[in-house]
Amino acid sequence: MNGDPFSAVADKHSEFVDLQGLNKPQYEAVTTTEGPVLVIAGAGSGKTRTLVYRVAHLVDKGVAPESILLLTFTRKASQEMLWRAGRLLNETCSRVVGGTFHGIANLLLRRYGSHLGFDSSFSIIDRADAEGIVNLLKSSLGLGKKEKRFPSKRVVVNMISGAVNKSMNLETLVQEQYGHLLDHLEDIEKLRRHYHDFKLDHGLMDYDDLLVNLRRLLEESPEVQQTIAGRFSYIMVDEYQDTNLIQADIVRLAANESKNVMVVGDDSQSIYSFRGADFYNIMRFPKDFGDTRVIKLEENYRSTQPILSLTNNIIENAAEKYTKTLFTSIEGDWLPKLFGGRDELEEASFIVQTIKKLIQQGVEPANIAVLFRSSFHSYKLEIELTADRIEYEKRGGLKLTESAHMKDMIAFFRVLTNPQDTLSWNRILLQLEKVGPATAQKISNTIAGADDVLYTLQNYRAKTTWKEAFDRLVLLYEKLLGAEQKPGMLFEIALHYYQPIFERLYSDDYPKRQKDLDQLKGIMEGYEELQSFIDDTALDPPEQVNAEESCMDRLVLSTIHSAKGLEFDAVFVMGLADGRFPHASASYGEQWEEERRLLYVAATRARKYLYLTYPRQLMTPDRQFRRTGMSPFLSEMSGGLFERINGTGAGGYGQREQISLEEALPVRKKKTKKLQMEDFSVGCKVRHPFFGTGTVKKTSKGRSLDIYFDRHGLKTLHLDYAKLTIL
Ligand SMILES: Nc1ncnc2c1ncn2[C@@H]1O[C@H](COP(=O)(O)OP(=O)(O)OP(=O)(O)O)[C@@H](O)[C@H]1O
Repeated sequence: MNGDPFSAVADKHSEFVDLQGLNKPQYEAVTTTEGPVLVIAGAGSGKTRTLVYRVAHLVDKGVAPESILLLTFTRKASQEMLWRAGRLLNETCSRVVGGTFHGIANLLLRRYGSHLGFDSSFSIIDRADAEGIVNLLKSSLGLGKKEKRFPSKRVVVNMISGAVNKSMNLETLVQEQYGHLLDHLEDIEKLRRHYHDFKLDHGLMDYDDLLVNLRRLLEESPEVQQTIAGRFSYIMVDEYQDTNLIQADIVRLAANESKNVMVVGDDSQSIYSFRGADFYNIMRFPKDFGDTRVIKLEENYRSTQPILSLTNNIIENAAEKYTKTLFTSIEGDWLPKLFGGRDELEEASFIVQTIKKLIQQGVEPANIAVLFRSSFHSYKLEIELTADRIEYEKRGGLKLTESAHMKDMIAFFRVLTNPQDTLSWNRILLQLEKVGPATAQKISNTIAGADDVLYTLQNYRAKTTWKEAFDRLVLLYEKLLGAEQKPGMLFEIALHYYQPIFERLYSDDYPKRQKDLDQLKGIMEGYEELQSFIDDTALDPPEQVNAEESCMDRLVLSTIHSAKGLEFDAVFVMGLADGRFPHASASYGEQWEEERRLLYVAATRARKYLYLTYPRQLMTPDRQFRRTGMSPFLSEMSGGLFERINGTGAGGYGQREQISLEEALPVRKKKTKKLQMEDFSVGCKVRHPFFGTGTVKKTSKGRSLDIYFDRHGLKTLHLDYAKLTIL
């Protein structure tokens, strides 16, 4: 051994986990188990692999799996990492505690929340519920009745939540971001207070409360703080660049016993500041924890060099970043392509035709992704794909539980776990014929003060017009309470009651909605316990996919946010037009920079082929066409990093312009002999990577050729540099 820590790989620190598959900094991050560690990881540099190995290595070293906490951005991410760690070592890794900040906060608050005066049966409300409550309070307080410009429920919730997540006071937030609504500040403050009290009175917590209350618990109850900090002696946090200040405080407080905390992040991939994420958390970490070991992962294992050169160039122009230089040893000479179509239709046709060719060339559909900024940007593309019978899976759209009929159904289960959840009672009561909002509210209020909700309902004096329906509901509640059944069985009981109501309420399209109920049934059957089902659907709702249609081998259409952490052989980033990306409302500065990082995240998903596309014409909201250019992020890229392909200018790409399409495709590598002057003659057809097809007009005694290109005119090119192909 030569004193090089990396040579210790040969010593096999781990008994069973083979650490040879790690590079030097990855190895250092895996084996530096004691003390604070900050891993600055570039895109595709093996963050996930490092976390997986670290979990397995810790367990292998003898650390109790239950004392390891792995915090990830989605629940699925931690499940996958623990599964992979299990494959490296053994299934004991599944006992590691993994989940999102919100998920872990939920578990800890149910367990220790009584120290703050919370009942363990609180319900978690989602965004739509929060807006519903604000709306209710707005009208009961008589706010915004005469005043047309009073902010909508959506904007009020944005303000309340924004102030919490950005750790700002409401007044500053309104001043800075909603200056035009400053006149309403007093009423907004009032609404916030009432919203806060309403949640407390009804045993409700929104997403922000979960984090805020966990931090309070750790700060205000030294006993609980010690228990939690003592329980988790090794903490790891993924995607640290997307945490907010409250989450950073939680990490600090939970890790302050052992200080064995590793956070992993890439400041260049921070794309959630609109939700309060603060990428300075990464910069601050070494200050929060003294003696932090900073490790940089800079070798990219995902993309070819031309793709990496382009993505490095995108982020080079960022205003602020941790300096890291990504490199790769994956060779390749296929340059990323930039396509500008006449309009969205031509952009979509180009993508569809190229996808078809890629599939013909053997790229698996599931290894191709089309990424966009907002879900509706893929609308034209979806029509084109359907016309061409190309199946796809769309991600990042509506969540399954966001639709009204699903909320209806879930409400039955929510009142079982929290009988005081009047929001759900209100929803259930409004399903009854002849029961209007005032009656529903009156009954809900009675329930809110009741010790025994079933008894209160059984003795409620219903009006004859709705008594029969009400009695049926009370009977259902009694049945569900007495069932003591697994979630799957509870679903059957509730559906039996709800089906006729469902068919009446959604008489227009209930057959289409029915498949969601079937999907819900499948999901509930997978749970042993109702509370976990309720928490998971509130915290990490599944996406709306057709169960029987969902399969693994489809082309992926996804918002960029939902493609975080994934990789594909071929990636199309579409809609890169000025005014669309960055978004027209993005102001110069922070928002602009976040949009740049969003493009960076999208482009770094590509392994071998990257296509950046944009329409040169966009439809405005008033259905006018507006000419536009490419995104400023593209126009500021250095030349030579991509090849440009232009559309036909006539719409319907592909039928007319086969040649550009060929240029767009990866060329199967053939061993070609170096071309000599003798191979060319006047009239010979050639192709140039940038100028397209042309005809040789003159050959010289030296090594230069005069070629007339269909789209670029006469050029004199040197044979050694021109990369010509004879057609
Ligand atoms: N040491 C290594 N040797 C070989 N392949 C590696 C190594 N480290 C990572 N990889 C591979 O590189 C790819 C990217 O790794 P991973 O997904 O862990 O990156 P990441 O840092 O999480 O990426 P991103 O932040 O961009 O989502 C994966 O296919 C992974 O298997």
